[in-house]
Amino acid sequence: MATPLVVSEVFKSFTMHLRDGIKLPVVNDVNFSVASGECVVLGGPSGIGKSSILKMLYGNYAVDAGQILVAHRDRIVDLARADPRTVLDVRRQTMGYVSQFLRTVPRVSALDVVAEPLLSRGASAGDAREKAAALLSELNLPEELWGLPPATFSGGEQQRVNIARGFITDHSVLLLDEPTASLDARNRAVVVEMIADKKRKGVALLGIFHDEEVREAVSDRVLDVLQFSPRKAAA
Ligand SMILES: Nc1ncnc2c1ncn2[C@@H]1O[C@H](COP(=O)(O)OP(=O)(O)OP(=O)(O)O)[C@@H](O)[C@H]1O
Repeated sequence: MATPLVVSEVFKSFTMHLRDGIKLPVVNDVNFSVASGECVVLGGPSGIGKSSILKMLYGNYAVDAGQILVAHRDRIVDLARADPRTVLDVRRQTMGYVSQFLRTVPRVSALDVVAEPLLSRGASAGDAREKAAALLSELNLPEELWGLPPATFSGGEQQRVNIARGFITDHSVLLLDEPTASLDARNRAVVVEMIADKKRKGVALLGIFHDEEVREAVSDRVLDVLQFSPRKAAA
């Protein structure tokens, strides 16, 4: 079986158009891979480029150079060069992303927000909603909220909807950007168990976790992003 995620010689800089197009390098020569059933945590100080790496992998940030190889369907796709249609297909079938904040859609209930990724993969409405309900229940979201749009939910409630939405599919690669930041201890423990379950199912996980206890509990390996920083000589 191909390694689910291989990042090779990736470079990224930001061009500051309002400052005479000055180029700010963020990460240089990023190399790592994530195996099936492994959870790799991106570590290093604030501002070193952890979120930028996740955003490049998900196709939200362009890549200056290098390769982001994902085992997708029965082939290897280089996301650094893939066309937008392929990127969307990789997101639908292969690579999930749990961001820190839920992007709410007006008038769509929490249950349907969570069920949507399964529907877009061809599941029936009944099955998708049943699985969504099971996840929201596991994450202790009060049942009276399931039928409401999450826009007015608390930070922790929105984060749990977001986690349920990210975990509902059987994507083989899962990117996690601080999924437990707004959660209490009880729900942090639920998410730790959900991550362990994904690992048992052979999912390759890559995440940012500032909470040390969570990081200890989920990580097989911490990758220090400082090693890819153009500022490391000065750090
Ligand atoms: N869209 C952008 N435009 C310009 N600069 C950016 C952009 N996104 C990130 N940066 C810069 O890139 C650097 C790395 O930011 P990033 O958010 O990846 O760091 P991080 O390691 O995730 O930090 P933290 O732990 O504080 O969340 C920072 O100096 C940041 O200001």
